[in-house]
Amino acid sequence: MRTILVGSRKSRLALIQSRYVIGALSGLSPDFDFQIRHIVTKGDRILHVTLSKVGGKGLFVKEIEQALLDGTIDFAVHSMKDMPAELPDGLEIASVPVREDARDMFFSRNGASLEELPSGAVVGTSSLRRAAQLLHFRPDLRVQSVRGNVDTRMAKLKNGEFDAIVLAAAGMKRMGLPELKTAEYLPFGVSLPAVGQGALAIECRSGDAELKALLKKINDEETAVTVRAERAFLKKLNGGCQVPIAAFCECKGDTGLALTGLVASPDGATVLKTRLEGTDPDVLGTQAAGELLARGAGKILSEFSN
Ligand SMILES: NCc1[nH]cc(CCC(=O)O)c1CC(=O)O
Repeated sequence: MRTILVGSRKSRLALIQSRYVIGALSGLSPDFDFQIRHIVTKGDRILHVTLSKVGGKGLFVKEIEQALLDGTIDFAVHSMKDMPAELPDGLEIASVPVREDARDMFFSRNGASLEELPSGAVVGTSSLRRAAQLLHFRPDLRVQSVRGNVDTRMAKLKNGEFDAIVLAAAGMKRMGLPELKTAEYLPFGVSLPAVGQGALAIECRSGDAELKALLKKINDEETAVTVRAERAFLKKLNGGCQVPIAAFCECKGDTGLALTGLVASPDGATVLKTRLEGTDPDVLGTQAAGELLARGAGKILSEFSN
């Protein structure tokens, strides 16, 4: 019997995601049991600063990756969209479970849809990607940054600090929040999600063959290949989670992939968008990014290089 140590942030969503993976693995082999080890990341510690201003990629993963390299934990479950495009030597994403809903969701205090929201209404989001797309669709709205976990943000919506907020549907669904019932799912044409949104990344040491064989059993090939294309797009644009970059890839037929990618200026005035089809995820993501770079995406993104 081997005890597998699972590193997890302490937030409600992180623990739900870690427990979900442990639950999926538990029935698969009698040779392993699992224990969660809590890890505090930089992103958890600096809650008062707008994320895009904190700087540095992988705010929610660095300390966890160090624990993996040190051997104090064996694997960790991340939100895929928090993962930087490149991993440290010696670590890999060994498994990508089936994707949850990738869409963004719009929650307003009085039930108004994004289209119905009155001019000048204040929408809370700390994501440059969401801010840019919201302002592109509704230039008459005001966007203000909001930090804190999902519960904190909901409280700020209810007490009137904001007229509306935007959150990932995946997080809301995993947490089973009642507010889901009245919220509006934003279509990809209005809010294209972050790279990897709704997917999980299970990261472990490349050398741990025994554990990798177990983790592979809950890998979902369709999620893995589509997220791979999105991450190739991100890598070519040299971006992390905190940049106005969005992408979503879907499978078409048996071997086909279709990727929509976007780079926007934070004020929403400029939105560069492309849709390409292909078969190789790395080539497709790189090609889509190359097209946007040729159309001027580099200039927009150079303001966020960190
Ligand atoms: N940036 C924080 C973060 N990382 C993952 C999720 C939600 C779950 C997911 O997208 O997989 C969230 C919250 C949000 O964007 O609303």
